[in-house]
Amino acid sequence: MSSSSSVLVSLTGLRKTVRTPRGPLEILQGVDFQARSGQVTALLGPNGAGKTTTLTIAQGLDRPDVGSVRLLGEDPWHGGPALRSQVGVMLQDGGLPPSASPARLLRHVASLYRTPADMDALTSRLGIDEFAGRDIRRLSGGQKQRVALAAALAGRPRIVFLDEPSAGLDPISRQLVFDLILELKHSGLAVVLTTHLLDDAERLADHVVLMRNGTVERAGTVAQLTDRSTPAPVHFTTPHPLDSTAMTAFPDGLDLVPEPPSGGPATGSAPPQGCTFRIEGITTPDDWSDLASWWRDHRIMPTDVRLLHRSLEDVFLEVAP
Ligand SMILES: Nc1ncnc2c1ncn2[C@@H]1O[C@H](COP(=O)(O)OP(=O)(O)OP(=O)(O)O)[C@@H](O)[C@H]1O
Repeated sequence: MSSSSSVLVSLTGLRKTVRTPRGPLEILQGVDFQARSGQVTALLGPNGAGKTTTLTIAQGLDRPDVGSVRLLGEDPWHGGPALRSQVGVMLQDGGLPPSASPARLLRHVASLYRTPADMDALTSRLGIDEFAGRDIRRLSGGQKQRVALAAALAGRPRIVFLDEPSAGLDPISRQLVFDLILELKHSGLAVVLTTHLLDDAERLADHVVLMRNGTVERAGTVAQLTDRSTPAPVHFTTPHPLDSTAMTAFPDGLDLVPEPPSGGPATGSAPPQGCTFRIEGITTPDDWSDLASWWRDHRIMPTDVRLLHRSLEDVFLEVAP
């Protein structure tokens, strides 16, 4: 965290109840949430957790029944143009007019601001130029996403709210959007995003807020949430089975456990071909040195070595119902 970062969004004790045909439903049950300048804050949680409601209140489009809402130090419900012009919003469905072209729409949005962003640079950066003259209704989902992102940035906001910014993007467009988000953060913006893609949160977020059933279940950095500060088990793969001499000479104090051939490491990626082993008990540099000596002494050349930290997905699945 940059020492100069400051809290630009602060929600405290938010409660919200809505009427449903089955009676009142408390959809926020005491949510605390902060987003700071120069950071990406990711709001995660299963469907219906209350993420959109929280962001809608943070943006001043709705009010909590109870709780305090501060956006750039003001209550956004009463905020005027001076506050709104400092806040960029990209909605989940884009909210774009279907019969306008991206070029016309973005020119119009930029004209609403006294000192708009350099829209030519932004559209070229996001690869919008190639479809800038086409009607928005004819654009693909990923193309609309990029137009919506450009529109959210047109007023050079200090805070930008992005609801699922990488939804529907192909890998190249996703990288363009990620690079831009990181650049925005480095230039001091507070970026607040929701995503269902935990990989996105792992790659982008400085701070993660994990919601469920209208409450914040966990909050912290990705490293904090996944216990990165504690030693993790090690997996390694060899092209050939280990001989019994090597197995019996395995360093004292460490446990070597063969993994079943079909069982890949719990990282979500495909397991490498070969024989895979799990080692428990590596907690010091000396343990690593013993392991490396054992590899050397028995002419074992691993083709894959991994530290098996918990992923954000593991944490999400613990929290999700
Ligand atoms: N006006 C409303 N009337 C009734 N129920 C509502 C209303 N607004 C929200 N809800 C319910 O409140 C819960 C939280 O909704 P919200 O859209 O904030 O969740 P979310 O975490 O953004 O979900 P998703 O990941 O699916 O977008 C959901 O169960 C939703 O159906």
